[in-house]
Amino acid sequence: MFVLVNLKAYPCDPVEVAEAARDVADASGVRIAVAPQAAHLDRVAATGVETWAQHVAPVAHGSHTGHTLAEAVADAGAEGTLLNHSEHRLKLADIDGALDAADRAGLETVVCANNPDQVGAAAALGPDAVAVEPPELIGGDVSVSTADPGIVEGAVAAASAVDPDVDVYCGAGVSTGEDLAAAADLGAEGVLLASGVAKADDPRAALEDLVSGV
Ligand SMILES: O=C(CO)COP(=O)(O)O
Repeated sequence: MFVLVNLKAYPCDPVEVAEAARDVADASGVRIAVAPQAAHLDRVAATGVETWAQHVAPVAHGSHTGHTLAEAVADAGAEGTLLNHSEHRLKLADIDGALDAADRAGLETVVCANNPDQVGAAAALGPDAVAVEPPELIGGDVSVSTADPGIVEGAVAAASAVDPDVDVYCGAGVSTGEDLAAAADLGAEGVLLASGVAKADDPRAALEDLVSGV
């Protein structure tokens, strides 16, 4: 299982979370990555943890003030990027353009989607992975794998019908080892989570619990 910890714009210490994620990944053998604010990418990458961007723009080098350039996040140490997160939706053409930008910069890609229909459309654009995250469950206490197992199974079916090489992750409300195991049982190959780690009093303990069942 792949665990991608999205720090969003939460007021946590990104380096503290990154060091915990690095240590828990090393001790457990579970692949864990951290996606901080773009301005924190280099500090997070310097810890040695696998580092992801939260977004890259569908642009190349040039006159694009205020846009997040894929080559710049790669230079800062990012190995992958989220795209089309529920909190940063993109037009279809911009998802496609951002995937091209990420490919140019050598970044792995996860395109987020609300439901299985969107997962199928996202898979058709050729990302490395898609992630189904029902917006109404994001930031809540109940995991998507418990609250809506059918949406995870539907996402797995939708992606594999379009392109069996595209991995499927799920997210929203994931915070415990049980949630991770339930996601795996439903066919997900990874999870995205945020508040369960970024808002935890002890992010290290939260990550240890998360991987305890793997
Ligand atoms: O949006 C998410 C990850 O990208 C999920 O957020 P929560 O883990 O806070 O529900």
